Amino acid sequence: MSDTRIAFIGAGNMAASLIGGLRAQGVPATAIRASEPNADQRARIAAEHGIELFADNAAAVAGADVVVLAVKPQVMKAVCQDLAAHLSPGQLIVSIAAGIPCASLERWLGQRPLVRCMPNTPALLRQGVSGLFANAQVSAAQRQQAEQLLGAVGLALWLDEERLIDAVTAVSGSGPAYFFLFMEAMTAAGEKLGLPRETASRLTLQTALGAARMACESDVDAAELRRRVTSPNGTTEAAIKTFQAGGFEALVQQALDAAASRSAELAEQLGQ
Ligand SMILES: NC(=O)C1=CN([C@@H]2O[C@H](COP(=O)(O)OP(=O)(O)OC[C@H]3O[C@@H](n4cnc5c(N)ncnc54)[C@H](OP(=O)(O)O)[C@@H]3O)[C@@H](O)[C@H]2O)C=CC1
Ligand SMILES: O=C(O)[C@@H]1CCC=N1
Repeated sequence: MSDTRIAFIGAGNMAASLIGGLRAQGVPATAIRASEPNADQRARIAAEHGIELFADNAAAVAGADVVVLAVKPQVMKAVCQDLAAHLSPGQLIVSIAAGIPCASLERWLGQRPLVRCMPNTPALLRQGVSGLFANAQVSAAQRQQAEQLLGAVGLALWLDEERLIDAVTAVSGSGPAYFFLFMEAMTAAGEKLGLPRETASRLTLQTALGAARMACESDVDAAELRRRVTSPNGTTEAAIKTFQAGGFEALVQQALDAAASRSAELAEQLGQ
């Protein structure tokens, strides 16, 4: 990975997480560059990660092996159409945009090796997870390059069907926000029960970390771990019954359906 030259187009939240994760994994600053229209953001990313930033997308991609498209879906068409003439045939294009299908990217950029993927922000701590889909132009070596790029910042899982990216977006792309929302709600509830805010927050965050680690590291599944906390007629049972009476599982399904539908809708709205 350290000799692969990577150019990010757009240096916002998700690109910063990926760049931070790559740097933490030992990828040299000289192997990463990025373009970004906002001068303050350019200065911030340069100071944080030591990489070179450009105001001009064409300057950023010159000489790169992998070009990561990390702009909002709403500007992707214009960015691609401007960039197409500045790309070389051997470059691997990796798009992280929600909703934008390979067919649209191919229309805007021309036929090229293209990986569409959906990472998530814990990439910053090298604890991310991504779903990846490759078009037919991607060589075995480029597949490996993409896997190394996303694998450097977490788990990288290949998908056989592009349509599954909508589901990945709903589960893990947006997923960190669901857990943050739950943490916010638990902290607020703890405070209402009389705990100082700082104590409620620390109890919540350490519990989230401990539970996530147990779920990842244990040889039994989450349902069994939950049963082990839930004493018959005890306090956990009282809470879980309250969640379920409020339709918790159905609500989670509805929320993820909404995220997946929004991903498909973005393709309809912005993919032409
Ligand atoms: N945030 C997340 O958790 C995840 C995001 N994604 C995807 O990543 C992409 C980026 O999202 P996110 O990082 O959240 O968004 P941000 O808005 O934080 O980042 C996008 C960056 O692109 C810059 N930009 C705007 N126009 C251009 C241009 N013409 N050329 C180059 N850069 C430009 C923006 O600058 P300015 O602010 O000045 O407009 C901004 O800094 C999206 O497509 C999103 O779907 C995927 C997975 C997770
Ligand atoms: O909310 C979004 O649209 C992006 C994609 C996944 C996470 N953030």
